[in-house]
Amino acid sequence: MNTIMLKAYAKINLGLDVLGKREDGYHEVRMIMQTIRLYDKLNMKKLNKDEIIIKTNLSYLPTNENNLVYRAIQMLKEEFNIKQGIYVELQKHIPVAAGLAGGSSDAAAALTGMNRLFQLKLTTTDLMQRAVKLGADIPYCILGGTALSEGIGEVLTPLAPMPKAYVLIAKPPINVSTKYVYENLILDERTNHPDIDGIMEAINSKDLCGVTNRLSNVLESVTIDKYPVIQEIKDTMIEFGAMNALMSGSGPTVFGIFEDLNLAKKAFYQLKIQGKAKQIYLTDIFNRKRG
Ligand SMILES: C[C@@](CO)(OP(=O)(O)O)[C@H](O)COP(=O)(O)OP(=O)(O)OC[C@H]1O[C@@H](n2ccc(N)nc2=O)[C@H](O)[C@@H]1O
Ligand SMILES: Nc1ncnc2c1ncn2[C@@H]1O[C@H](COP(=O)(O)OP(=O)(O)O)[C@@H](O)[C@H]1O
Repeated sequence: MNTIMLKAYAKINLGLDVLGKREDGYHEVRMIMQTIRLYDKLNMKKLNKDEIIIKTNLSYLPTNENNLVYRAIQMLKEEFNIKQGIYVELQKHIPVAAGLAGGSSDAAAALTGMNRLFQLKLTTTDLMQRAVKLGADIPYCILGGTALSEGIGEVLTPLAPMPKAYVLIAKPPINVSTKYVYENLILDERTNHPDIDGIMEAINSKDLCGVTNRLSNVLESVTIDKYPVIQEIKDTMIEFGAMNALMSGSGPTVFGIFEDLNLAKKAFYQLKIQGKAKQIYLTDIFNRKRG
């Protein structure tokens, strides 16, 4: 069987609201998700021997069951009693533990890849139902594009495509655990909840300014409080021409939205010189076709 190649795209959260905590410890969210043109690549092929082998360009990434790709493959192997093995070459480009859902997107790609390699005939909905068992953001990563994400992240409503824009990504060299951020979030009458409905209306009317004016993430209160460098990177992006900038997910990556490519390039070089972010990418909104 030939090797199949899959792209696993990163996401940003244009809006991230948390409504409350559930009994199982997870939080009810209301988020606007958006795919960006920054991706990992997975090459997958069948093996005769019953084993899962993962090779990756990042020496510090686990290649055993601690890798979400391994867990995704294992889950479908067990359910469908697949006795053949799988070899995966994982080329990481998305910063790790960044708030960009890199691992989640790799897992989503691995589920899709297994479906194709073994002709499991699972629909997108079937894949999404299985994906949530591995992580709250993985169903969205299967869907992609612009979407409203509710529940713990698994209740998804596709939206009209977000207007085109350049996206500057900057990750400071700090590690933030998603679990820590959710656990330390305080929701009270002072919480500044994002205008998620307003973002949806702006997306529907193709009003880029209406979206960028409303960028907001309640998790910033936890992560920026602990790591003020995130606010400093946001400020630099805005000073150098971003329409607005926000922390993605639980952080620590900051994204800035630009209409003008030259301004985005200037901000990119300024961040390089400043040295507060170590991983910096200039990319754009990516609206893949659904179907
Ligand atoms: C914050 C967000 C925003 O898109 O993204 P990232 O920062 O991870 O990219 C997501 O909600 C992250 O989703 P994901 O990273 O898939 O979460 P999981 O692996 O399922 O859970 C990690 C931990 O986060 C907490 N968690 C996650 C999702 C959720 N709705 N409520 C939670 O409380 C739980 O404590 C859980 O143990
Ligand atoms: N394929 C993978 N790519 C990246 N990280 C992975 C992967 N599989 C498991 N992980 C683990 O998951 C953690 C969070 O990874 P990641 O998905 O990149 O974070 P985030 O959701 O915050 O963007 C990392 O600490 C990493 O060790």
